[in-house]
Amino acid sequence: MKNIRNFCIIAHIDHGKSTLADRMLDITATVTEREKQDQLLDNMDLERERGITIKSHAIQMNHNYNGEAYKFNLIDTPGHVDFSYEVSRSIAACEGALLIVDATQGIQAQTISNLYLALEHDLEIIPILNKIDLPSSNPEEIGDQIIDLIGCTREDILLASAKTGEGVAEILDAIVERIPAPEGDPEAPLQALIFDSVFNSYRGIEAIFRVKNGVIKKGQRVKFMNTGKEYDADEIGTLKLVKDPQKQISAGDVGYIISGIKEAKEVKVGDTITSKESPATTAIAGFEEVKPMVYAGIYPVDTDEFEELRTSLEKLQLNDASLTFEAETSAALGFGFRCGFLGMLHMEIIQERLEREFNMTVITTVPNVSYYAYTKKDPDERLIVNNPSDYPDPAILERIEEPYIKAQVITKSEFVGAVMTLCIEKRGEIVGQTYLTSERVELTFDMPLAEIVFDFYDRLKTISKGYASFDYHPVGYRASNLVKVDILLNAEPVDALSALIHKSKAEDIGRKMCVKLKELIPRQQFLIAIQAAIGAKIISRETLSALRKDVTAKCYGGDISRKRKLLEKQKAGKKRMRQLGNVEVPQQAFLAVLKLND
Ligand SMILES: Nc1nc2c(ncn2[C@@H]2O[C@H](COP(=O)(O)OP(=O)(O)OP(=O)(O)O)[C@@H](O)[C@H]2O)c(=O)[nH]1
Repeated sequence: MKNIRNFCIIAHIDHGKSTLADRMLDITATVTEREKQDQLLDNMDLERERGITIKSHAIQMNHNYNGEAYKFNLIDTPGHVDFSYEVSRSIAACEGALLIVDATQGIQAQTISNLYLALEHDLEIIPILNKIDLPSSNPEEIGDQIIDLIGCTREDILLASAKTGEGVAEILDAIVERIPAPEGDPEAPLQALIFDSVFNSYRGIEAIFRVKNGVIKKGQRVKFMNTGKEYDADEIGTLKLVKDPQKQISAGDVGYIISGIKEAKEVKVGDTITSKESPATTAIAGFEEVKPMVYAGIYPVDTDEFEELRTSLEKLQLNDASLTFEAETSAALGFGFRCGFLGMLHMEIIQERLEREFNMTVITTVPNVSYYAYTKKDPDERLIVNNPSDYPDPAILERIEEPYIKAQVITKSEFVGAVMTLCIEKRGEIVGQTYLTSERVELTFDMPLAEIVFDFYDRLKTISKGYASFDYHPVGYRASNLVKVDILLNAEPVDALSALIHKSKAEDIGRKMCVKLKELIPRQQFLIAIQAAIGAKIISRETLSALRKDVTAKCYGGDISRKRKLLEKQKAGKKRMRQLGNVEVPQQAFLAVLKLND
């Protein structure tokens, strides 16, 4: 065990994490020149697998230090806030972290949030200034930022270029010297922490784990402590460039297990594997069920494809346990599913995968967060509202609570005013302001999560001219004053366009929604009234005038093929439209509320 080192790389996006990992694999000869060649030329699948192995899970490499052989397990962490629970589990599987900071950019929001996670788990931090080959790099000043942030000395900071390979050998040596060897008792009952899982369509789910105590053996009967399920360890092994099957994996090491598990739901990140024979008494660390943060309806454009959509979602769930869905009906859109996502990025990924991998054309409704409602009838009973249409009648509503986050923005001092104005407009409350240097400021806010869902990123980017980084984590629920804003088309309420909005903004947003919808809904052969209402009260109205549109009108004469082409084109244009009552509504309209300020 004394020659094992388990570590992760933490960095803000684009600071060079993947490039450094690749360079380390080259230098430790984990990937030989030939393998690289082979992969590129003959085996695209393997290449893809390599990409996945290295980028999102764990990979083992060997390194010689002073004549001794060391085994390194590089554990990758997903970078995005949507997946922060998974990041914290991956971090829990390590003893050390390489903190990479781009020497041209300096410390950014995710540098800090991931660093805090690493420090919470008592990891040894090795600070690295990357991209020193670039003429614009400024190791002196950025070095000062790091010293201030983690309280290290200048000598502790390694300088490197992941691109040229300069300084990477020193990083490998520092891993041996500074990161402690894992501790654990190989004789104790088995406890292995699952920190990731991969879906393999032939072999089922592969769970990736770190053994804390004991030994896991091939063929052994194992038990997953939180789900309570038992399996046979059909295959275990370490993760090199390809999977490397082993007879056993001992305390301190990282590996994978394949045991015929079919669904991602059964393998939960954070669960503990133990042996059936002599089980451990306790699981490792606290286990947390990951909860969706954002909900949206997903409907097939073609109503006949409902079952197909269900099958596609089921398949997606096989390898993404954090996706949840249940059937729902909308008066406007028919049969579809209310899906739960970890965040907006996760939602975009799922939508994209449905379209690309399953060839589904879907309509996504306005995303919303999950609210808690309490009614007068039983003020102690908590109702979970994942869809504005489940919002209880205000007459019986006692109170409603919404999820809050702690948001962290790092920006240049010249943009502090603008960022504060934006956050306050988003119902944020400033709780901290720290100057990292004379020019860079870290601002922290308490803010409703719902406000992040509604065009926050884009506005932050615009007002800071791109010089702001942002991160957040949930801090629980708080009481709020929300109302339901409904949209009516030709006096028919469209449930899929309803949104829960803070009372102070409801009228303004209702008005803007009507204007936006007027822009987005194509004119049709009759007049369309677009109205916003709160309860029975109409707060705004726009009118879309009638138009007679005959696409073939231009084609006088008998050119039937041209006519057909135009009609085909019109049909394709219709694809993502929905007939609501007698009005045709395009997909963008369902997300209009997200783009009110464009
Ligand atoms: N000049 C220079 N460019 C680098 C260096 N390291 C990384 N880059 C470049 O910086 C960009 C981002 O690098 P990545 O390794 O993809 O960064 P990452 O942190 O893994 O980014 P994500 O995977 O998007 O989180 C790429 O275009 C790299 O080629 C370096 O040392 N010098």
